[in-house]
Amino acid sequence: MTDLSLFSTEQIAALLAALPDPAFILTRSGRYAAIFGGTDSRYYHDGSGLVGKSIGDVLNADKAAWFGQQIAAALTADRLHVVEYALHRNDIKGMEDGEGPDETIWFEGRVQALGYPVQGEDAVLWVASNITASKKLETLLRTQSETDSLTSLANRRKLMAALTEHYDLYARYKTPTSVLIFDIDNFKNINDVYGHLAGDKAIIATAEVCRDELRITDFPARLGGDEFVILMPHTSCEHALPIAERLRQRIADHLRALGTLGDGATISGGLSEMEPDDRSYEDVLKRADDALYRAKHDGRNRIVHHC
Ligand SMILES: Nc1nc2c(ncn2[C@@H]2O[C@H](COP(=O)(O)OP(=O)(O)OP(=O)(O)O)[C@@H](O)[C@H]2O)c(=O)[nH]1
Repeated sequence: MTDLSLFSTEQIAALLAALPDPAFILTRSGRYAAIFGGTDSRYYHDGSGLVGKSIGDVLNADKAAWFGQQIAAALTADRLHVVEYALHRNDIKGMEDGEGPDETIWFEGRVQALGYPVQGEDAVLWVASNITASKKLETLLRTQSETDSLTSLANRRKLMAALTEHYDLYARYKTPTSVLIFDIDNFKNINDVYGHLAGDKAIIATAEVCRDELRITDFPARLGGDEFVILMPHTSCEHALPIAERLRQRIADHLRALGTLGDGATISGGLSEMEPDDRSYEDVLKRADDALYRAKHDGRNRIVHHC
């Protein structure tokens, strides 16, 4: 333990004032009893004007209520209470009309109950650290890890997560959910004859048609290579079939219109829907894949369904 008698009161006050992150003393009722530090001007404005105000004077009702809950939680926790939160100018009273930064600022709050009353109330020490940069990086990395770089569609990893989620919804609510798997016919040949770049363009064009043609609730993903999967929530196989057929025609039209693939190219697809006996999404994916195999076997440029 540091021997505080080594420092004068003025030195301790100066030391607290020099803390890079702001440290708020907040009472149970949400009053800013004191503020120390916050000298890192890259991240913080001078907060001294807050002293004596209440959270409800500064923040809009929802956000103020959330802060009140966190103070209460820290006071009962009996240990450090750590929270992450975002502040946007819409959260701050009087800043709604274009004032303040556009971007959301993220903070980590480390909230510790004080063992003594402040101005007659229980109180906490709330240290706020600006974590916006790491939050942005985290979001970017997550997006990259879930996105196919060539088409910007969801990648296999994201698709599997979506299939798991929708299988769970199906298992609970029995909402019809269809899965289409398709690939471009003779794609290897396209690469060999027209070049890898033309092949890439065909994959990108196929993804664009998926984005344009499907409902916002449908979930197109690139499984890998020239293979795509469309997850169609709230859609029975019967209703998914005309959608799949339309997609097949539009993709063929688009690939022909590219003009870089000779006569263009077609797709083959297999369609199925989740069934009561399925044990996981893998069962419906397997049926759709088997149907795709039959579509190839039967001559390509068609959708085969297992409805
Ligand atoms: N241009 C390009 N080609 C790729 C990419 N990923 C995989 N491929 C190629 O896509 C081809 C996939 O061929 P397959 O799906 O096995 O077979 P196919 O020729 O389409 O034949 P069918 O599916 O039976 O009609 C392979 O030659 C891969 O090398 C990519 O990102 N870009």
